[in-house]
Amino acid sequence: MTQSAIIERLATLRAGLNEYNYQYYVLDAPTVPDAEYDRLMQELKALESQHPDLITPDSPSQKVGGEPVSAFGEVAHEVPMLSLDNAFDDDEFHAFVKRMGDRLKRDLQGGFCCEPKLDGLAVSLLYENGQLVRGATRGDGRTGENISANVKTIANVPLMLRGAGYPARLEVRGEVFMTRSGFEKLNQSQVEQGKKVFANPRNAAAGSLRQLDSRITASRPLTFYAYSVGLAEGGALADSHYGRLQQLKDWGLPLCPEIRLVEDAKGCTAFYQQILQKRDNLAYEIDGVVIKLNDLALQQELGFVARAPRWAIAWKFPAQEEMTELLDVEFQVGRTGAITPVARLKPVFVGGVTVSNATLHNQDEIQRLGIKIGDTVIIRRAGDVIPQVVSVVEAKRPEHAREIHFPEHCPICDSQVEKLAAEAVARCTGGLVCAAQRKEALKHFASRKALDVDGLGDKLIEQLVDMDWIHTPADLFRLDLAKLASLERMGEKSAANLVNALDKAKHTTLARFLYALGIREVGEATAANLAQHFLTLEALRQADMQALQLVPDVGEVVASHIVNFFAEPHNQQVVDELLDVGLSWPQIEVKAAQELPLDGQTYVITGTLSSMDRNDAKAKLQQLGAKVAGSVSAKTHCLVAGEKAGSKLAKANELGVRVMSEEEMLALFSQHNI
Ligand SMILES: NC(=O)c1ccc[n+]([C@@H]2O[C@H](COP(=O)([O-])OP(=O)(O)OC[C@H]3O[C@@H](n4cnc5c(N)ncnc54)[C@H](O)[C@@H]3O)[C@@H](O)[C@H]2O)c1
Ligand SMILES: [Zn+2]
Repeated sequence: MTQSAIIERLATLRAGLNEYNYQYYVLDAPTVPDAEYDRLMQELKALESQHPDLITPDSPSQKVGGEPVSAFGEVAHEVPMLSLDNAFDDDEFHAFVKRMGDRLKRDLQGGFCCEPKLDGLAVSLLYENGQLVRGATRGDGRTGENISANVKTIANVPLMLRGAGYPARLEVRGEVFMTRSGFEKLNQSQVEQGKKVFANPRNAAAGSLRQLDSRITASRPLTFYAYSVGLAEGGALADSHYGRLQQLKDWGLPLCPEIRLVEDAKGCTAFYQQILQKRDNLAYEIDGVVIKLNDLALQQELGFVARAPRWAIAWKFPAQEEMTELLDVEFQVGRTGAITPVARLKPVFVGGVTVSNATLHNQDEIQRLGIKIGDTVIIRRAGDVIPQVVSVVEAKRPEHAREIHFPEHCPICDSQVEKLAAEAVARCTGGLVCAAQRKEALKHFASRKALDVDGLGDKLIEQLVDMDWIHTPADLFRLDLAKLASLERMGEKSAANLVNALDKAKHTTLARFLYALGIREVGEATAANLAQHFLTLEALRQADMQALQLVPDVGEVVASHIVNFFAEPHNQQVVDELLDVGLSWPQIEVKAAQELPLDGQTYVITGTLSSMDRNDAKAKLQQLGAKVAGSVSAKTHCLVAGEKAGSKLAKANELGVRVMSEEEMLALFSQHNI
């Protein structure tokens, strides 16, 4: 590179990093993944180390954080709050250990304190005589923002220290972060309120803590873990980092429970591996581990470089977020017809694997992301979770970026795609004919509450579909005995049994038939109601939204599923074919006039009724279908006993006949509005 090319590259890197710092530290809304930032920073540092004469004091490589926002009020840090140097692999970690040994020219005694690198933001808490008097952000390391009112709302930040022996002035440093579950809940409620969602828990924590209205901070799920002492006056502290952390704990400050003291570099490596294993199961996000030389005298001897101590290092984990290009979007049809947009990506190494696909979930998600084909996108892959598209780097949108069009027809079977306003998912309506849904649709079709085909189990259905013998349910009834018998693990006898079972299953009921079709949200009970209401398949097929909603339990959503189903030509064809192959059912008899509640029961009335005379009571009981008799016998169902009831009551008791008071009888009448 020529000198002028180097100067130009340095300027570009610095301008880029400064912009990213501003987005990250001031706006709490980064637009590129940390991995991209780290790459640019490494490139800057490498160039600067080759050309030390070109280092400027305002280079991002020499600075900590971003400018504090003045609206909060300033806090001058008496002891600067610095950053940490990074190691990205084993070699870099061992180089760090060696550097310390070389500089000290002796053994590193006292061990290492190993801590998870919490992904939140650094906070300083000042305690005077045990009382929390001030909270501040790191800011640019020298000047932070005064966020006292906000830190006081964090549930696990003690307002008073416990116990005794703490220094009169004690500045505790630590990380404020948001748990994954807290983050998800917050984002969900942001979506519900139509507010912007946060890209990750780190931004959510920073955005929540740096609120001018502390009531908002109070409503956010923030947690604090202490990780060091900044300043201590008027009281002695332990002479090791780990020892001091234990003191903080005794005084009521929360520590990350994973912190360990280890003897040597090997112990650090083991810790790194162990935490990496645990990473996805921790309640909060971490982006590495921090290794600190434990002995404070050695720490002091080592001191600091421009922006970080020499005695600590952030040993970063492989990135879980990366940047790549969206090449195309394909639409996959699931087993239940749900249509999922899948991002085809320029392959990128993230979360330990090369990723070339990511889910886009649904149409709403595409809209929320504002994503276009050709965009540069941030991909996240954590643990075994399917890679997700987190956001779009809008600044990198090319001119040729294309809108994503959600298909109106199923890419597999060309049936209409249905999307209900109340649901995020779009679905193919071709249930019975859609190859993507065929196996599930057929399993449902043959199941016990549907056509109940004996011997046609899930395994066999899968086999038949895989052989490409069955395209629609009607094909089941066209299966030929010889062909079936030739199937693996089948044999003549079972083949014959299956053909018989299929034959038998042709004689069904309209309700079972409707249920078997697998229309969305038409369960057994709805199918029965539809059959009872429309009596014939023809009538149901003709029914419009309004007519359908007259059926008990059928609302607008179910009605539209039914209308869409029968409007689909593929489905019409399947239904016709099923009738052609001989599916039939007995005509439904119109149910006799409604049964009366006391049909077939014999009542007897005795004693004096206070609210009506006996004849009226008798008429009302008859109105409900009861027979009213004059004497109690074993056949009596119930005796209504008024005041001064005598022998009839005794007889009823003797025979174990149910006795009803006048009040109970009145309740029965009012229950039936008579
Ligand atoms: N995406 C972006 O645009 C963008 C912009 C700026 C910075 N960043 C990210 O931030 C990093 C630089 O930020 P930084 O200067 O805060 O450095 P850092 O995050 O690499 O390390 C220092 C910070 O680590 C935190 N930390 C967590 N656990 C700790 C522990 N146990 N002990 C001590 N500190 C602990 C503290 O907040 C401390 O300030 C970059 O490497 C990058 O990943 C990203
Ligand atoms: Zn389909």
